[in-house]
Amino acid sequence: MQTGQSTEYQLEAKDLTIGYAQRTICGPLNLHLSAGQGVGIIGANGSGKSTLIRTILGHLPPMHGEIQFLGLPVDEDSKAFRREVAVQIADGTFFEELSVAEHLELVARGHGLLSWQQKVEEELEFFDLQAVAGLPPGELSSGQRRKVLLAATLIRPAQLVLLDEPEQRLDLRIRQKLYARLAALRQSATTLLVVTHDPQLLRQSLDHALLLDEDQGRILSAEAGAQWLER
Ligand SMILES: Nc1ncnc2c1ncn2[C@@H]1O[C@H](COP(=O)(O)OP(=O)(O)OP(=O)(O)O)[C@@H](O)[C@H]1O
Repeated sequence: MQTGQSTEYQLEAKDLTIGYAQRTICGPLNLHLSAGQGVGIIGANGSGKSTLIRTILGHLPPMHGEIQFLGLPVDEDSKAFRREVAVQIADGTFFEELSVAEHLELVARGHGLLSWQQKVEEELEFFDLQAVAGLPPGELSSGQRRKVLLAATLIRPAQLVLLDEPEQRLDLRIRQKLYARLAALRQSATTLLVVTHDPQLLRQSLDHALLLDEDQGRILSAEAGAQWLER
């Protein structure tokens, strides 16, 4: 794919300040992510974690500074960005008329997966969704819907995966499986950026944390980030 001048880092935020209209939320932030790195975004409620994700995705303009993906300014409308970046944010949206399996099929086929039937089966099994595969997501529990969103994010190939509190509403067994899977994804050079309040996710799947605190960003080791969450 086309890349810009500097491709040393996959994702870079330089001197970034985030916020809304006249209201600054946090900054300056600096983040340099290489392929296969895993960074947790942590901080108290309201510190700006979701705002940062929205800014990285191009849904909100930076108040100052810049963000580059593969050496080019982020552009959510670019086909390359959408092909290479898989995102699970908040509660997502579903098509009322499609079943769980059909949602996964749509994503898998949309991303050109040749063995999409097998991939759909694998995701249904991984997330314990086989029994509800034929139902529309509107008829599922909130935890089951969260699992469908995660399955739809992880079924597709991506260089960068962005997740916003993936642990929410998952039972402990699925959380453990998910954290092991995220760690394995990094082994295959997928980069992870994950908003989380769970110290175990930091310890098991990530190597650094970006702490948003007192309107500033600070990079910590995963263990120091986990201890901050447990404070
Ligand atoms: N659309 C908006 N317009 C103006 N301010 C907003 C908007 N959305 C969020 N904010 C403010 O931005 C700040 C950061 O919100 P954000 O949702 O990024 O926090 P967060 O760290 O993700 O919180 P949480 O841990 O509760 O999910 C909050 O003070 C919030 O009130």
